[in-house]
This record gives sequence, structure tokens and C-alpha cells, in this order.
Amino acid sequence: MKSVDAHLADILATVRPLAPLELELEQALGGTLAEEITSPVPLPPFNNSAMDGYAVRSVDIAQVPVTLPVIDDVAAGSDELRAIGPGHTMRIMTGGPLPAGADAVVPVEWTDGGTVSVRIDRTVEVGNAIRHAGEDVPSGAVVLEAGTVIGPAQLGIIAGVGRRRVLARPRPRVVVLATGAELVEPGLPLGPGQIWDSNSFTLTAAALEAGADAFRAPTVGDDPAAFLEQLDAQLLRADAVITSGGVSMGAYEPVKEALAPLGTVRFEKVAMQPGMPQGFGVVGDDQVPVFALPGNPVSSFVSFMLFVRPALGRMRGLPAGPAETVTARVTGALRSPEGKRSFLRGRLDPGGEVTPLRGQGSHQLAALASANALIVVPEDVTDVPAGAEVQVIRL
Ligand SMILES: Nc1nc2c(c(=O)[nH]1)N[C@H]1C(S)=C(S)[C@@H](COP(=O)(O)OP(=O)(O)OC[C@H]3O[C@@H](n4cnc5c(N)ncnc54)[C@H](O)[C@@H]3O)O[C@H]1N2
Ligand code: MOO
Repeated sequence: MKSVDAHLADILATVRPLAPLELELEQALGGTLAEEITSPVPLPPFNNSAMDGYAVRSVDIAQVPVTLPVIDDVAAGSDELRAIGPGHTMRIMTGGPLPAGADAVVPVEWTDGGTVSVRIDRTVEVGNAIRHAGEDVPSGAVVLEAGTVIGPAQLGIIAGVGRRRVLARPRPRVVVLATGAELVEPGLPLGPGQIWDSNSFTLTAAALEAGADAFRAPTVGDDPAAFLEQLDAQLLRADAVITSGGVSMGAYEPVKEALAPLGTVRFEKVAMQPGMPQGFGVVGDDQVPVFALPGNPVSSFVSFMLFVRPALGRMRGLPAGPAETVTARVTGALRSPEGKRSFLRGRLDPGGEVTPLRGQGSHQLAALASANALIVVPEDVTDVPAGAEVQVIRL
């Protein structure tokens, strides 16, 4: 059997980072910057007030209380300002440009709030409540490095330096295609022998969480021709395809039957539990990667975490490798088949203890839903005593 590491290595050797595109800001969330972002101007671009209050020359309020004339109003966005002469003040709002001559702002709370003249009750130091030009970003400075993932705050600085578009690797477009004649759309009644399709929802959500733009395609039954037709229709909008089911040894294995003859997708047994039957390869003129995951719900999810997630990382241009593990102490004994790496569902507590959950079957959705960690048992270990140190993958 092929090892988990060898299978991941094959996948990462095939999957390539997506080509960078000029993305509008609205499309850029989750993208990976392929350029350095610099600011063409200082930020803030001009000295301005940090508070609603009065722009003053601090020498004029050395003795308080003092009443001074208010010669103008400065709102954020005001232009063509007069300068402040000796003994004068201007009412100024947060973000308003500091008038020439002023060297401090007195918050309105320390005054009587007058509009024609103002009584100021407290002195302030030079520079009080002033935000200086360039104190956030000097002109020409780099604000984001290439390789940065664009999140909400990164979008903020990109827009804040005046850019409308950025060169970035987009989020990979992932199509999830579940197969199985027994599958029924949740919300519809079950007939005899049927189950509700859950894998396509889990896999689509997992792909979204991994930074993809993920779409759920209509499920197909057990007919390889129907599967190929659906796959063909989806390839137009896919940077990667994830299928679920139909890869094992049975009589109706549409994914395997449709893809194996192409010669570009290999179906193999990987030495792991769950998730032993795996298909991976490329299809279509654009050599779109296809991850043909096993149908058992826990198997498909674990396969996603081990193989698809790192591949999506690579497509996004991020450092991509095996799922990260942390060390924990297991509270109960574990068993694992010899020669296979097991990924058992557990609950990791903040103290670093992990408790194996009841219901370790590959079909047991409920235990997976209450797990927050996968306990990894290496290939050469069959018994883990309670209290032993183990590696766990956080979910
Ligand atoms: N004779 C053998 N039988 C099986 C082997 C084997 O080596 N020899 N491998 C077992 C292992 S391990 C796995 S994992 C499964 C993989 O089977 P398939 O990928 O072909 O998946 P299906 O047969 O279509 O389904 C398996 C199981 O999962 C349920 N399922 C499928 N799709 C969904 C879905 N979208 N949502 C919820 N549940 C789903 C399906 O009803 C089956 O119960 O094969 C073993 N058998
Ligand atoms: O190896 Mo299968 O993925 O457990 O049920």
C-alpha cells in the first residue's frame, strides 16, 4: 500500500500555484498577493485632528480658563483653510485638516462648546490630539509583502493607499461532486435504502474554509457516463474538482469506472484509516486536478484535511505541507491496524489532554461532528496506552 506521505508528495508535485490576476478589491478577499503594495502618499496624507474640539496655538491657552474667538469651522474634508493667528481658535472635527498656525487640539469636553467664542478650561501640550502626516505610513513605504493572504484588514490598507485592483492569486474555484444512487437532497423525504447527502456539504464548507471559492454541483447516481457528463460541465468553472464516493471495490463505482480509463487519474490504496481508497490525477485540456475521495463521510473529510487542504494551499501560492500536529496526552487506550496510519476522532482540551470519542467508524458522522481533533497513530503502532503522548491534528 502507498504511504500517506507518498500520496501527499504526488499530489503536491502535480498541483501548481494559480496564475496571478488583476483582481478588483471586491474579488480580492482570500487571494494571495503577487506584488508588493506600497503607498504613493504618506498616511495620513495631512496633519489632522484626532478629536472633535478646537484647534489652538498652545501658547494662547497657557493660562486657563481663557475665552478666545472662534474664527472658523473645520470639518473632515474641509479645504482652503485660513491660518490661525495669535489668540484665535477654530472649531475642528475628527479628521479635519489642522489649520496652519495651530499646534494642538483641545477636546470639546474641556470647553464650553462655544461657536462664536469658546471658553477653554484646560491647557494642552503641543501636538495634543493631532495625527501627523505619515505617522501611519511614510510615503513610498511597503505596506504589504507579496505572498500575504488578503483578509479584511489587508483589503483596508490596499484601499487605504488608493488601489482599486491588485495582482493576486485568486481563491481556487473548487467544484464538489458527490456520487451515489442512494443519495437524497436534505429536506426531501428518504425512500427505502436512501440516505441524505452530507459529504458534499462538508467538503464544500471545508474547501471554503481552506480559502477556496467552492461550489456544490448536483449529485449524480452510479452511472459513469452521467458522472462524466456532469464533470465535463463543471470543468469550465473549476481549478480543482473534489468527488465523493464510487472509488472502492464494488460493482457500482462510477468515479473509478469513468476516470481510471483516462489514464491520468490513479486509484490506489493508501495506508491509512479512514480513507484507504483514494483517486487523484488531472482531467481535461487544462489538466484540472481531481481528488476522488472515498464516500464514507469520515473518510472523505479526513482525506480532505490530509490531501486536499495542502493542495489548495499550494494553489493559493502558500507554503504547503502535511497537516500540522501538536502533542497531546491521550486519556484512553487506542487501537490501530498494523501498517496503517490512523486518524481517530477526539476532543482536545485546553490542558493538552485528548479524549478519544465513541464511534470511530468511517460512517459515524456524529462523533466527527463532536470532535475537534484527529489523533494520529503511526503505521508501526497498534496499541496506545492511556496516558501516552500522541500527535493530534486540530480541526
Ligand atoms: N470489498 C471492499 N469493500 C470496501 C473497501 C474495500 O477495500 N474492499 N473499502 C472500504 C472503504 S475503506 C471505504 S472508505 C469505502 C469507500 O467506498 P466508495 O468510495 O466507493 O464510496 P461509496 O461506496 O459510494 O460509499 C461508501 C459509504 O459512504 C456513504 N456515502 C457515500 N456518499 C455519501 C454522501 N455524499 N453523503 C453521505 N454518505 C455518503 C455510502 O452510502 C456508503 O455507506 O468502501 C469500503 N468498502
Ligand atoms: O478506509 Mo475507509 O476510508 O475507512 O472506511
